[in-house]
Amino acid sequence: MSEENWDMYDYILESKDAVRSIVKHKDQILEKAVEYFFSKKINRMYIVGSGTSYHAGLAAQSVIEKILDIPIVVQYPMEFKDQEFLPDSDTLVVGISHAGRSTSTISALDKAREKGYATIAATAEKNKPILEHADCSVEIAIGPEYAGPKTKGYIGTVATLVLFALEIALKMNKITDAEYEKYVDEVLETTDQIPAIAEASVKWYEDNKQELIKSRRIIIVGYEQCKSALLEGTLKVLEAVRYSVTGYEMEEFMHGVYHSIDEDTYMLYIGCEGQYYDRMINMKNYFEKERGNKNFVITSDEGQVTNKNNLVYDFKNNHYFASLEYVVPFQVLARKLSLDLGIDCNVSSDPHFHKKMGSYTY
Ligand SMILES: O=P(O)(O)OC[C@H]1O[C@](O)(CO)[C@@H](O)[C@@H]1O
Repeated sequence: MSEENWDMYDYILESKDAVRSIVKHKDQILEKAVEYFFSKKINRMYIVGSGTSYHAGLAAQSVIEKILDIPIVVQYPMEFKDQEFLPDSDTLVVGISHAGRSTSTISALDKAREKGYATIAATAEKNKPILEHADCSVEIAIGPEYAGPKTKGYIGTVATLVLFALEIALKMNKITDAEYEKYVDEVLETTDQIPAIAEASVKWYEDNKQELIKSRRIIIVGYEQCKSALLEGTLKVLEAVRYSVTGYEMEEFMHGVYHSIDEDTYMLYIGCEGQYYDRMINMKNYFEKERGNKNFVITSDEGQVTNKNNLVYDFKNNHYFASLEYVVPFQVLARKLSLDLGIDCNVSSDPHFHKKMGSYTY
């Protein structure tokens, strides 16, 4: 796909091969960063990034914490930079910026250096300003992604972070070869599904298009391992359709947001397998009955298949990697709905915004 004829939907499909390629070339991609890690004493890790980059950090957080057995804090860059207390040493800060220009992430890395922390910049671009602000770098090796709303970049970043942790843990004997392989297989088993999920999502979208096109207010709820998918899905749909789309962790949603649900609200529920699924369905039933709004559940529960509003797919529901599959229907929705609304979400609403605001460093 050249710079002229790319499409965001194709990038969604390419995520599968991008992850496979990252796995294949992991030694080369991670060599410098792993070597750098072992040249330092690291007892905790911060992952900082804005937007999609932040969400990728969140998606990888629990599994990295489990693999490395050290605290992993995922923060917005400005939160990291401006916090009152930062521990003294033995800390690694990984700053993620796909475009390699976000002033927020660059500022956080500068603060990390000031504190004497180890710093790694992760970016999908070459020769970008962020590389000057960290001691080491790692490439998010996904190939070209010209679209503003990143999809392949999100998936590829999570895979890169997980592999980085796995390499380190293996070298430290925190995991066995078999455990290493098992984690890699689980990532691949999940991301190999992406093209099929995208196809099922297109069908779901087409079946519900006449309804969805009327939406002007969408709320997405999710929980547990899909918190990252819910935040990333919200950002994706919001930046593509350019009207009110918000996302909440389900329990937080129940503390106030529910007051605002009226018949014009479109609720999308991420019903991944887990301890809160029944509670979510219970809430959906409540809204259907009490508020008469539109409700759409994304789940692997066959019991939901009779309602055409729902997207029922045989999701893998991996405890650590479910975010990587449940985000896909939202990526597809973002592209398809914005097209039908006459918005080209590949074109920024203001190509000079970051320059005007100073939110990119040039
Ligand atoms: O990962 P980057 O390039 O730092 O960008 C951060 C975020 O900023 C945006 O470009 C929005 O301006 C998002 O699309 C992206 O997720």
